[in-house]
Amino acid sequence: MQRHDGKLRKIPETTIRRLPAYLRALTLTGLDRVTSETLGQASGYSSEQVRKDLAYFGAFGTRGVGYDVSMLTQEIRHILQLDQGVRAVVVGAGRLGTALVRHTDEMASDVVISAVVDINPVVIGTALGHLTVEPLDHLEDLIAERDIGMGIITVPAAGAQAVCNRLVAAGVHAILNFAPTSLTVGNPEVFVQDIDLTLEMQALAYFVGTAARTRP
Ligand SMILES: NC(=O)c1ccc[n+]([C@@H]2O[C@H](COP(=O)([O-])OP(=O)(O)OC[C@H]3O[C@@H](n4cnc5c(N)ncnc54)[C@H](O)[C@@H]3O)[C@@H](O)[C@H]2O)c1
Repeated sequence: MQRHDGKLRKIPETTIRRLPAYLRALTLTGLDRVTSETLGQASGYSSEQVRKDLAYFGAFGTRGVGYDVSMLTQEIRHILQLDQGVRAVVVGAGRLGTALVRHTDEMASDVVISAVVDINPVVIGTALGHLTVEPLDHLEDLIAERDIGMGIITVPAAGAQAVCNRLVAAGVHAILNFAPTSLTVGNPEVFVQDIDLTLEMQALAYFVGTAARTRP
């Protein structure tokens, strides 16, 4: 984890990445209390893993009784800083950018898309969900005015690095990059997550092949 606010620095990134799965599982249980076994089953991790991860943040559970769902939900939301209202800007209002804005609107997501920008004059000024697509030129002002901490890159690969540079210079701390290119970020306080569906599918192809090879 590349965050620099003391509390999170020592927590392994893998643990942070499992917390949203625990949060979703807690929401779905409909119970007042859950054991680490139940939470593990609902989130796809072992009960040992659940206990180990949650131990980083203090003792939320009671032996033999489990975790108070409401309290644990609150704590995880606090750890992930979701209770502080995380705002994001989508750069690139094409097919993917549009789908993301609409999806987060419908889901009433914890991360709120607060601005969407594009370079295409045909797209600029059109309504997208609760927003109006704004020109890329406004990026820095929008980030400052709307206190935006996250950038979501949905532009073609050729333009992604330049967009990334502008997001970093404007002060975002987290970037979700959908462009199929590896970005360089000079600032160690900025965390970048690449999401490349093609790479994921290529890796999965191995298992399809393996299953076919081992089939009797
Ligand atoms: N569509 C998908 O299902 C999908 C899935 C995974 C990844 N991706 C990746 O996401 C990115 C976007 O894909 P898409 O299908 O939405 O493309 P798209 O062509 O539909 O949309 C791209 C948008 O970005 C805008 N744009 C281009 N350069 C820009 C810049 N410098 N600043 C601001 N806006 C800019 C364009 O005007 C356009 O509106 C691509 O890198 C693509 O490879 C797309």
